[in-house]
Amino acid sequence: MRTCRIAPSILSADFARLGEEVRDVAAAGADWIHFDVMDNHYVPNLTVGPLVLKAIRPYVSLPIDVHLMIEPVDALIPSFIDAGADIITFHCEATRHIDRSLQLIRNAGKKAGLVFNPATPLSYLDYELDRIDVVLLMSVNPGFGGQSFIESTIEKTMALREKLDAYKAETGREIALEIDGGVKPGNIARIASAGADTFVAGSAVFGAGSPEGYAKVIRSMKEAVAALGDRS
Ligand SMILES: O=C(CO)[C@@H](O)[C@H](O)COP(=O)(O)O
Ligand SMILES: [Co+2]
Repeated sequence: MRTCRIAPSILSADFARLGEEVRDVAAAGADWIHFDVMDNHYVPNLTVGPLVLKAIRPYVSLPIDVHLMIEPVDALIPSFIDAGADIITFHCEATRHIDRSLQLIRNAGKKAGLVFNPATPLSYLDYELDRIDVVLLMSVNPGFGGQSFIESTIEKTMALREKLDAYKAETGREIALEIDGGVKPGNIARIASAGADTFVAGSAVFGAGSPEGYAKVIRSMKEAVAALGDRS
């Protein structure tokens, strides 16, 4: 079976009821919770930090995937780990020492990931794959939910899939390939065909407006990917 993880982004949730919202998407079939952290410095928007992560942590047992859109990252990584993060990803441009930041996360026993903006080259991965659990490709410019999917991400996903498959053949280790931005029931099959296995969906899921709607959207996304059959 083709892997298909759906990670609803909290950015489009009702922040006044965030605990219930993450509980509802978990019950609706989500696989990870995607927790977007913005600092009005690395990106032109401001969201939430470790205190809010700690507050929602008891509401779900699913992995919480913390997407740091902050700069720098090292000083805050321990706070997100203490607050209950399972996966922490950060942008290539947001730290002076990528290897050190990855090690900070992995040495705490958590999964670490690097995030690539649409224009950021994949060559940042060249010497770091052994310390990476997730590669997150942005398919929009980071900072806001509800933007349109940038088409060049398809070609980039295919190139990354080749790299990760070659790495797996060599080491046996699987690295998740996550896509973030503009993912909808109508384009998820094309993104999965290019090689992605994990899909962030904020406005598509929470825009459905009710727990029944969340389940319907998540189901339709999973069905669209399952209909592709196994990866050849
Ligand atoms: O990190 C980000 C935006 O910077 C994302 O996680 C978005 O929040 C995804 O939202 P949609 O494009 O699915 O609405
Ligand atoms: Co995100």
